[in-house]
Amino acid sequence: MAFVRMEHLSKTYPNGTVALQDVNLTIREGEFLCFVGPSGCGKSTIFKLITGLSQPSKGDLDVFGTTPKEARKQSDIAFVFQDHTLLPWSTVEANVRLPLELRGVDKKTQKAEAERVLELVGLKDYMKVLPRQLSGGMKMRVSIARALISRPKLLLMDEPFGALDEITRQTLQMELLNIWQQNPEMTILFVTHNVFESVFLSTSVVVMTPRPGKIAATVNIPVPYPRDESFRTNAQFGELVREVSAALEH
Ligand SMILES: Nc1ncnc2c1ncn2[C@@H]1O[C@H](COP(=O)(O)OP(=O)(O)OP(=O)(O)O)[C@@H](O)[C@H]1O
Repeated sequence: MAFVRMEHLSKTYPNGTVALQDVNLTIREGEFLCFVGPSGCGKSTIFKLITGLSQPSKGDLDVFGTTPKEARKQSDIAFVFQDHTLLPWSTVEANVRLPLELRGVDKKTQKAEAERVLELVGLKDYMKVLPRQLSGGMKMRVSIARALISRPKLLLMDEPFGALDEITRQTLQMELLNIWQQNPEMTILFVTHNVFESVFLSTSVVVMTPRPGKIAATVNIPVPYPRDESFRTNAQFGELVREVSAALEH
């Protein structure tokens, strides 16, 4: 069954900007899809449509076989943005527990789940610390933990590592793949401007055209997981990066 299905999906904003035009895409459960494309090609608009925050102008969109609004009510969708959006006055633990607290989950479960996800991102020893005491990479790990606490079926990541230095970025890519391996049923949609990142992470790269955004190509990355650092330097990686880059140029 399609997990997310887009058919002839178009979005024109009220000011006349055509952000997406005739997008057709079927996403299956357990995929890790990366979207790459030039600035303004509609990548964030796709996320807004999937979460029901914006309505399509034309075409069909189903999420988990229902409407985006219904799917969001099931709280099976979580987000991670480039800006980690942590509450500065709350501890790491309180930030991570927030989605469960808002849902009225009991305190004992909140704590146990916070420990589980902070362990996953390697920050169990930082539960009582405030965000300002953390590095950029650590803040991003907290943000990922907060998204994972709801055990989402679908994780939407909008340029999550865009503001990090290259070494931290590569470390977090590896960590994200490890987390996904432990939750293989989770589907991840990941927006990035970085072709190398898209090839390293994904099962397929969706290449978008400049505005109005359309799908220029979908490049399958037929490399089994677990992937390790040696993948970044092998010949197949280079070929796949060239293929994605060539699709971006058209
Ligand atoms: N609410 C809005 N009203 C009018 N135009 C909008 C609105 N939101 C986005 N746009 C325009 O629609 C186009 C697509 O925007 P979107 O944010 O989806 O692109 P993007 O690919 O995510 O960009 P970036 O890579 O810079 O984050 C852009 O030209 C943008 O200016």
